[in-house]
Amino acid sequence: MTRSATPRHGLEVDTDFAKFIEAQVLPGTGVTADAFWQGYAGLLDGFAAENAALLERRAELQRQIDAWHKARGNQPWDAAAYRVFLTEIGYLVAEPAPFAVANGDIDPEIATLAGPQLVVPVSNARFALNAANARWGSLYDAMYGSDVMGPVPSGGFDPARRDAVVAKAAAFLDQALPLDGGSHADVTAYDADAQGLVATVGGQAARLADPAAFVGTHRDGADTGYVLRHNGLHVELVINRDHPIGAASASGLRDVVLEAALSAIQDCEDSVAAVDAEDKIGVYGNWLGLMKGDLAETFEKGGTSMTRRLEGDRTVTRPDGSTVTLQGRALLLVRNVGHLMTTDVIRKDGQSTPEGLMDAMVTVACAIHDLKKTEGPRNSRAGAIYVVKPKMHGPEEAAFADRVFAHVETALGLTPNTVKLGLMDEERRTSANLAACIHAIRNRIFFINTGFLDRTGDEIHTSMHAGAFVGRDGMKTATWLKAYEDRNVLIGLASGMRGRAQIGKGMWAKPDALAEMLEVKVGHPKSGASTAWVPSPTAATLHALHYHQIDVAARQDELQGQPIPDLDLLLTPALADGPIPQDQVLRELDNSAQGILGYVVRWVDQGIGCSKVPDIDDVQLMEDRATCRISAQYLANWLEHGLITEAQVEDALRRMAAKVDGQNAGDPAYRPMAPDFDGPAFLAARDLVLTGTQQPSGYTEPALHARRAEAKAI
Ligand SMILES: CC(=O)SCCNC(=O)CCNC(=O)[C@H](O)C(C)(C)COP(=O)(O)OP(=O)(O)OC[C@H]1O[C@@H](n2cnc3c(N)ncnc32)[C@H](O)[C@@H]1OP(=O)(O)O
Ligand SMILES: O=CC(=O)O
Ligand SMILES: [Mg+2]
Repeated sequence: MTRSATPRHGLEVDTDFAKFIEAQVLPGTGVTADAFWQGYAGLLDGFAAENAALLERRAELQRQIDAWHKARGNQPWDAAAYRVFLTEIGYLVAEPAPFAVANGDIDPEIATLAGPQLVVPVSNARFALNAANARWGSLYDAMYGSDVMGPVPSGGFDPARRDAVVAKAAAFLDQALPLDGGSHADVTAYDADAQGLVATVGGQAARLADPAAFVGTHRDGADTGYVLRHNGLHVELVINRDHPIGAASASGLRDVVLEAALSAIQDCEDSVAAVDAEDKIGVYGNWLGLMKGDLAETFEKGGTSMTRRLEGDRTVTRPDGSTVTLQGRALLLVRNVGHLMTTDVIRKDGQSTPEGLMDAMVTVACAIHDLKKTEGPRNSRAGAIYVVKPKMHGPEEAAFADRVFAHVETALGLTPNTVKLGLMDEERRTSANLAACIHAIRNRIFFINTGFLDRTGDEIHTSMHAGAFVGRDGMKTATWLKAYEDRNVLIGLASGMRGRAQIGKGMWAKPDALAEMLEVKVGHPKSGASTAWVPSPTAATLHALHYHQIDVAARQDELQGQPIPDLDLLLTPALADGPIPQDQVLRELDNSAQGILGYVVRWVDQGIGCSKVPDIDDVQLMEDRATCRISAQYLANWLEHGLITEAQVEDALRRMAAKVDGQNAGDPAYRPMAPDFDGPAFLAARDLVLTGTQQPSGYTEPALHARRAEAKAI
């Protein structure tokens, strides 16, 4: 469908989009429509050509790397020669002289506190609101409703499970906030006096071993909450003897509520499918509602209609009668798209224009509503706008982003460096030049982070012609991966990020396997990370426990100054050192094919950008564009090196398409891929694998966008 366009300052703007900007985004920001479009036109004049040149630079470097590997054939790996080569072509740049980031005013959730970071597709208002409200989470609900206490119950209420939850929560309290006598499990009453918390244990008064951990009392209806603090995070003991859980507890404790998602990334990138003006208005509209504070969503749950809105702040009364306000919402960050894609929403001279520039201008304009608030809860009390910038390749692209946002600030009348940037360390050229990347945005950087799925996709694509990569398990223990993780933390600390910015870790991609998460994700704070990504509010509540176990600031002090692992380790591709057994190859082929199809079919046919897709062992995995990139790049690499054939790929895709159809049989909106295998979803999956070596950096966006546009036109 051809959409109508409206002229604005030499631009052709989708008419609905122009209306959205002028009627919804700008009123209240102090920015006139004229200033906005003029600023936008200036942004394109100043940066669109450079954006294209940076993409061509990526392609040129990749061509040189491909040629180098092809010329060397099967010679043994030569780290020294490779490093010289990468330096000669400009892939590796000189390290900056020692420096410290100087990022201005940053909210404590980013600068000094350590805790979970929730990510959510902002296109889904119900989830987006839930993420914002996930600052506080019920520990009882998170444990009772997840697999942490064993298989998730399907029947009615289970008192034995409740008792187990209560006991586990008490054990947590004994660890993080112990009493000076007895256990929280034996408390028969909680109260507060001028000295703080008083617990009655065995008829005796007990106090917190650290009396300063008591913050105050929070009253909410029939609930009385005693708010405590440990490692910077709040914990509320909620007392209500009339509540069924409180009534069954000797102390009346009906819940332990944890401060959980300190921050939440509202994602316009890999977890959404947004390919045209209609989609982008949806994405920006929700972000706008979050920044204005008035986003609401009405939906059916459990047979009843409910309306979800943003939570308010919490007022806590201290023992001396004064009050303190605690944030009711996660600090919201917005992830823009990267530099790759262009969009038809705004055209110039008949050509599409960089989507990243549009995201920059629009998401920042929306956030001005938050900066201008004079009453009610505010997102950033530091007066900052937090933009997460993904998929940047090396310091020149980071420097480009810095200048783009400087232009946006000028165009929108903002003070320089109001916009803070989160640098995702998820492309190899960024990892290899990390200090220089941080240096390029040192005046506005608010995080670096690792653990990213995209990083593995880029690892495979960059060294596509070096040889066949090891299988998935081998990749988890690869030399480059450990070097990537360790170097990131140490380079971040060496750049003065402690106390000023986050050093983060990646996503827990098994949303239903939270018992396992509880076991292993403590490794993130242990490694010195002040935050790590979680896929849901429940996961955020459970991951918060880890920040009570580990004092991240102390851990960072221990790590500061430790030697940074050598760059050669990071640059060593994880190539198979011999033939991979055929049964493993075929199993991984099926697994990847199933993951790609299960994700892509919902993306292309239904516009769902993040899905839970069962793997071949029926473990539900979070799939987004980054996991899809890995699977496609794996198959492309094995195809390239003859481990699998095109016929085997086609066969696997067809068999797995039928399986995925079966898995989605209960969804009335679902369009089966079998038996014709000629719909846009199936074709997108095939494109991703068969053209995987030619896709820019192995990205999935070009194929997905093209096929989604086709599907929308059906
Ligand atoms: C590589 C990367 O780029 S990682 C970053 C991108 N990935 C993400 O952002 C993951 C975000 N997570 C999600 O989208 C979802 O959790 C999925 C797709 C993984 C699973 O979704 P579902 O199967 O619908 O989840 P499930 O049925 O277990 O839970 C749904 C409930 O949890 C809530 N929920 C689930 N995930 C989130 C989330 N990320 N934020 C807020 N709420 C969430 C929903 O609001 C819903 O609760 P409600 O009924 O009260 O509204
Ligand atoms: O963006 C996140 C990733 O894992 O990639
Ligand atoms: Mg990514």
